[in-house]
Amino acid sequence: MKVAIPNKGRLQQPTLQFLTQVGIKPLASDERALMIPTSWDGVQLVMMRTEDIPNLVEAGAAEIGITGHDYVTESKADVEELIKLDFGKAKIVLAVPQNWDVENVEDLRRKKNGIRIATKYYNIAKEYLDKVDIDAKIVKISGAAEVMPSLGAADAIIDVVSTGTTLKLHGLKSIDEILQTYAVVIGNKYWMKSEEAERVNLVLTMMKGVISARGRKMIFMNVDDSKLEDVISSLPAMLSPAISRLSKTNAWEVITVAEESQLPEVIAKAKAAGARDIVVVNIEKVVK
Ligand SMILES: Nc1ncnc2c1ncn2[C@@H]1O[C@H](COP(=O)(O)OP(=O)(O)OP(=O)(O)O)[C@@H](O)[C@H]1O
Ligand SMILES: O=P(O)(O)OC[C@H]1O[C@H](OP(=O)(O)OP(=O)(O)O)[C@H](O)[C@@H]1O
Ligand SMILES: [Mg+2]
Repeated sequence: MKVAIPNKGRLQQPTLQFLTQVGIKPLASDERALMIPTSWDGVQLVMMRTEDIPNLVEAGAAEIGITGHDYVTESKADVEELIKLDFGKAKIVLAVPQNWDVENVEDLRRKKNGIRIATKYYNIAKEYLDKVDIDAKIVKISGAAEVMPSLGAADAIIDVVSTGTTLKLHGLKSIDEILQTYAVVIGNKYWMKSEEAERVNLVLTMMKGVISARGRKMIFMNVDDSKLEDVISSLPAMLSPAISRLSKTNAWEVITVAEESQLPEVIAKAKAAGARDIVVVNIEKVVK
C-alpha cells in the first residue's frame, strides 16, 4: 500500500515523526527519491506537494495520505478525512491593513465595493466572500500573500496564520476567522475494496493508537492494604484501575491511565489517599 506524504514544507517533519511512532520508518534511499520503502513490509511512502495530496489520493495514487484540512477543503477532492492529527494547527483568516478603520466584516462591507483580495485559497475565499456578502475580486497567488497589500497588488488577504507574526510584520490585522486547520489522514473512497484493505486498516488502527496515546500517561503506585479502596476511588481510569499484589508486603501495586493535563491533581489526590512510590510512564499506543 502507499501513503502519500508532504515532500517538503511545514507538515513534512511532524508527519515523518508521527509515522515513526506508528511503526512506519522510511528506509534509507536516494535523497531525491519520491517513492520510499519503509520498515513496515508492504508500506511505501510517496512524496508529494502537500497541496496536491487530496486530488492525488482521490485519483488513486495512494490509498491514504497526510495533508492539511485546509487543502482538503480547498481542493473539494472526493476523499474521506479519516483521522484528525494533533499537528499542523493554524487558522485561515481575512486580514486587512492595520491602519484601516475596519474591525470586522461589516465594516469592510461598508468600506468599499470591489476590493481585491490576494489568496492561495481561491475556493475557500470565494465561498466565504459569498457567505458574508462581500463584493471582491480574488487575486489568485501561490504564496507570499502578506506582501501583496504593501505592493499595491491587493487590498486585503485571506491566508494561513498561526502565531500572527507574519501578519504583524507586514502591517496587517486579522478581522475574521474563516477556517480552523490541522493535519489529517485522508483516504481514497475505494481503499476498503482494494486488495490492500487489510493492511490499510491495520495502519489506520495503529495511527489512531498513537493519537489516543498522546497526552496520556500510565501511573504505577504502591498502596497498603488498608488504603486500597480510598486510592482506587480517587483515580481516573480507562475502564478501572488494575491492582496486583506485591510479593513481600501486605500491599498492592495500583496501575491506571490519566490525561497528562490532569496529572498534578491525580497525583495529589492519590497521595492524599495513601499512595506512595508513584511512577509515571509514557504510553506509546492505545488501540481500542
Ligand atoms: N503557520 C503556518 N503557516 C503555514 N501553514 C501552516 C502553518 N501551520 C500549519 N500549516 C499548515 O501546513 C500546510 C502548509 O504546507 P505547504 O507544504 O503547502 O506549505 P509550506 O509549509 O508553507 O511550504 P512551502 O510554501 O514552502 O511549499 C497547510 O496545510 C497549512 O495549513
Ligand atoms: O502566523 P505565523 O506564525 O507568522 O505563520 C504564518 C506564515 O507561515 C506560512 O509561511 P511559511 O513559513 O510556511 O513559509 P512560506 O511563505 O514559504 O509558505 C504562511 O504562509 C504565513 O506566511
Ligand atoms: Mg507556505
